[in-house]
Amino acid sequence: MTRVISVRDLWKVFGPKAAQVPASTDLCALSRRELLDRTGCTAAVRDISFDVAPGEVFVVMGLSGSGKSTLVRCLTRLVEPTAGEVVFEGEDILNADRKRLRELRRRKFSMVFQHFGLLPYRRVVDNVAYGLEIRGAGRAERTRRAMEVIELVGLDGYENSYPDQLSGGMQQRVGLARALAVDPDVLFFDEPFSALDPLIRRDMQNEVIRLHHEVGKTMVFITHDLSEALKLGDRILIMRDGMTVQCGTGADLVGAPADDYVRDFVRDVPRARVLTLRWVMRPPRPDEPLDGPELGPDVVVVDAARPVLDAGKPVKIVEDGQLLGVVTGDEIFAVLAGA
Ligand SMILES: Nc1ncnc2c1ncn2[C@@H]1O[C@H](COP(=O)(O)OP(=O)(O)OP(=O)(O)O)[C@@H](O)[C@H]1O
Repeated sequence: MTRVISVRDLWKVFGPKAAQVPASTDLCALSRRELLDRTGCTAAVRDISFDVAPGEVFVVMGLSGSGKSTLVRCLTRLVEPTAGEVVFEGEDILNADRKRLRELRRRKFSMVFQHFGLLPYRRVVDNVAYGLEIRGAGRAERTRRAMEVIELVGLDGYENSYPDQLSGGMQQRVGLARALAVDPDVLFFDEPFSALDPLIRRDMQNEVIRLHHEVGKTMVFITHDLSEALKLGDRILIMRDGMTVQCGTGADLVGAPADDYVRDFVRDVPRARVLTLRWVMRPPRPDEPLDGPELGPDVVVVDAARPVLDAGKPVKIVEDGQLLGVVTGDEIFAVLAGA
């Protein structure tokens, strides 16, 4: 798999003599609570590994305190990792010196935070152009590019407003535009929409999906909200107590939860909207006709319901010319009925 980001055995420990924790098998074996009691250290990120593919939306999900922000901040070294490896486009960024790190942050990474971090005394256009200004772009070039992304996020007409004249959702659009203006390789989002009203939040989620289709950027997105994770994420990493509980697609999490913690998380998910035919197909029976229509294994069950029910015979699930299994109305109904 090609990767934009590769994380290996990453640790972040806060506290005295933090470095001794990942190095000691005894200390590694302790729970977070025991470790805190014995050493005064908090292991916010414990031995995490994953890869992010180009153009992927990779979501990090977990309850408050599970280590999401710390993990994602380690990726850009806003938080200094205690041990492990973070490789960005082939470069181990834990070895980057200050100058290189500054360059990476200016040119390759952008962050969108929950608290928009806008400069109150600057107009929208100047907030959006801020990253370009830091890079040394001339005024005409910055304004041209800022106007381009202001239009992209649907804020045209507001370029001369000040942040406090805008609603929360609009301010977050400015945050998005500012992040996009520098044309980064990766966009990091740290719970960007959790302070917004539910309806505005839904708009903003759709906005991210639309922007992702338009600009195709790699995105790493933190949330504690499963429905947001399922809506946006190509893959989701679920954290608990600093560790990975499971990492996979929404269908993986719903179809085969790794443990009771994940099972509990996904309990109320509308399965038919998340599960794909890969999860519901079965081997054909010897007497079944195999001249029915074909569907791919990654079609979501709700989208497959109509064609499968209309077919009146088993639908073949085919990938790369190979028959993987069949699906009939029975399998579809079982999922729709919440089985
Ligand atoms: N600078 C720090 N010093 C000491 N402990 C810290 C520091 N930053 C975070 N922690 C601890 O690390 C753990 C993980 O925190 P983190 O903020 O990464 O979790 P989170 O999942 O992002 O939570 P939230 O959703 O509430 O932001 C928590 O126990 C937190 O108290």
